[in-house]
Amino acid sequence: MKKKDRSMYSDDSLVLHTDAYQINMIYTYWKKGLDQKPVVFEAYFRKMPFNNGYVVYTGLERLVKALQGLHFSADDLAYLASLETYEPDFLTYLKNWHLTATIRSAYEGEVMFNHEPLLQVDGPLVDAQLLETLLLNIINFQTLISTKAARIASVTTGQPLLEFGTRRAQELDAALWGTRAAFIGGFDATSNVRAGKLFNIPISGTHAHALVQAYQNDYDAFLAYAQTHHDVVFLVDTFDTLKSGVPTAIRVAKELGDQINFQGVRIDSGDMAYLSKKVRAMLDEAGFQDAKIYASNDLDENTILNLKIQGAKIDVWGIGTKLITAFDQPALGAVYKMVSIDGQDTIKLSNNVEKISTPGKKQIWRITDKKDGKSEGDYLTTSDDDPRNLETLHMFDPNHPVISKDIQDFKATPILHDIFVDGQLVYDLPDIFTIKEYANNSLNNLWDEYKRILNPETYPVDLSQALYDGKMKLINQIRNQVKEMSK
Ligand SMILES: Nc1ncnc2c1ncn2[C@@H]1O[C@H](COP(=O)(O)OP(=O)(O)OP(=O)(O)O)[C@@H](O)[C@H]1O
Ligand SMILES: O=P(O)(O)OC[C@H]1O[C@H](OP(=O)(O)OP(=O)(O)O)[C@H](O)[C@@H]1O
Ligand SMILES: O=C(O)c1cccnc1
Repeated sequence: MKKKDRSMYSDDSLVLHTDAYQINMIYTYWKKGLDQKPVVFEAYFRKMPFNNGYVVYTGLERLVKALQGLHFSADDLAYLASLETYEPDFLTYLKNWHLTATIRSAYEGEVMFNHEPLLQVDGPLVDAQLLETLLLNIINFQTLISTKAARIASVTTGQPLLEFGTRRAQELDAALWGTRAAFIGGFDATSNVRAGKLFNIPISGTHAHALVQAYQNDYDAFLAYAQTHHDVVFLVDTFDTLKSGVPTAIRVAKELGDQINFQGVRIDSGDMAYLSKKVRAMLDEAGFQDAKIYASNDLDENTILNLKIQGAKIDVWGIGTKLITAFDQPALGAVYKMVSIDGQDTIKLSNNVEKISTPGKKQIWRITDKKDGKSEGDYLTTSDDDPRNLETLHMFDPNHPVISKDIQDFKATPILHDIFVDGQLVYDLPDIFTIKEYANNSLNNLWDEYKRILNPETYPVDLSQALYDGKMKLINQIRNQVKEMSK
């Protein structure tokens, strides 16, 4: 590859935010006349992140914004030309390319499960191939963070959750979009001011140790902060939490009285169960029963749960590193597979049963009990099937078909919705509060057994008989073909 001056190219498009092999495959398709073949690809993941019982799906807004007007810019084409790999006519073809595919997706905030499509690209092979890397990059990360946030929110049960992760995030995009994902997943506010500006997420925060160090003592620092701010939370662990920080916070709160709104103190080190109990007693005794205790320092759902078991008196949780980096599971392994070509279902076989794809363009139906609205499971059908007309729905585990149940009085709600039709956006992006509420409702419809953070029950994701039979038929057909060929 020829080296060019990198200042020649501006970062003016996302279309090359892809793996080189996608462009190379598209080149082959174009040369061999396959590029317009109608295909369907679906994105799904196989293994639940964090051994959780569900994911909170996010990433759609960013994807929509990336796809609107996606095109090869003059600089994209100049760069590709500099590689001297592709003939000029191919670059002209790319220049004229624009999205014509239909894209269906679950809504942002939807609770989703493994082995079901989160998103479906239905259109020419060139479009489907070009989008794989970009869409997986977006939804894998954002869905992971919103799911981690939902796990954390499930143990704080309504106590305020503040997102503090920007400094530890994997760079700028992860901080910004991760914060948005965390907000949808259950956080209440963020310390990231840009996320506040761009997404309308409430911003919130306290102060750092630097303020105390700038004054070299708690008293001068707290006083200065209180004189310049109305709603104050003092960070009390710079020198000594119980001997200096908290007594000084109380002193300043008393001295300034109604001139400030003393909201509480933040503890950022040490034994937080022990310290928070002591701090609570000191604040109460001083007459500040309403003052809140904020805690931060490498917290996650496990430490929080443990602190609660120890009777820690913490009211507000500030969480950074372990949320924004999805510390215990740094990637969601969503994949993107072709399920149909030229109207024919297609499959990817594997010795690993988990890795065998389910062929055919699908719809997911969330089956809920008409009486209590709770989810009974997800039912995958071919895209032209509609279980809403059925009196009784026979649901069976595709890995163990003898495990089955017949359901009546059910409601079936389609989960995949048209976002782009023939390349045109047909979906109005909701505001972030609507998405957050959607996520909350979606989680509320799920039985608690699927939501516990340790060893949750496996939520049923079942195939319709037609989808199951089609899969089995294709597996046998291909195995026979391979047998014949190897004779
Ligand atoms: N009572 C507790 N039970 C369980 N974990 C706790 C408890 N108190 C604090 N932790 C957690 O233990 C980890 C380490 O805390 P540690 O006391 O070592 O922090 P620290 O070294 O005082 O803080 P720093 O390194 O930021 O100055 C943190 O993840 C913290 O959230
Ligand atoms: O612990 P996290 O969940 O990532 O939350 C964010 C952390 O960021 C700040 O620490 P800072 O960067 O000042 O370092 P520190 O560990 O010395 O407090 C804050 O005091 C928290 O401890
Ligand atoms: O506002 C805070 O207290 C804060 C913000 C970022 C990181 N740690 C703490």
